[in-house]
Amino acid sequence: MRDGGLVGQVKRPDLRRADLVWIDDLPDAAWVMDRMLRLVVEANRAEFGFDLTDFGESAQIARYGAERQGHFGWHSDIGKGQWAAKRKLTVVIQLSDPADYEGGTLELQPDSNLYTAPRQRGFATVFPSFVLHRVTPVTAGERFSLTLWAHGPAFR
Ligand SMILES: O=C(O)CCC(=O)C(=O)O
Ligand SMILES: [Fe+2]
Repeated sequence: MRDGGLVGQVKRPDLRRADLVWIDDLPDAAWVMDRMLRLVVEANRAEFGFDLTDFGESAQIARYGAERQGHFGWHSDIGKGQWAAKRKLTVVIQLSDPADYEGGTLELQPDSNLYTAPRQRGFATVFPSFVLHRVTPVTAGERFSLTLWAHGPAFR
């Protein structure tokens, strides 16, 4: 796994501490992409109605470990990079059994309320990529997540 940087930004280890691997580098993971794509399309149809045109960005597996209080501070997924500028929806799948870690809570702030993503393994949280979100520090064990972005023409 590589140390996590940020798309289109200078690396800021204080903002994000996680190890990353891209799913395209893993053998036999095509079915995972397949299922995620179907999920995003369905969620978009039901909830968002965004203009989605492609899924060219490789999905990312992150590991947040207690040994260095793995976390990701408040951020939006939209940035200046070639891909980050076109992100429309973010999908985060919980890969870990909730019993395997403490902390590591995915929180979202789409309005004045704070939303906490359910922790159960396999749960998918889908949100507009501009929504502020964070992962609180993991204080025990380790948490794995899988993140995919759907792209389209930039918001305007
Ligand atoms: O690991 C998570 O729950 C969130 C990951 C994330 O926000 C990102 O990769 O942009
Ligand atoms: Fe994010």
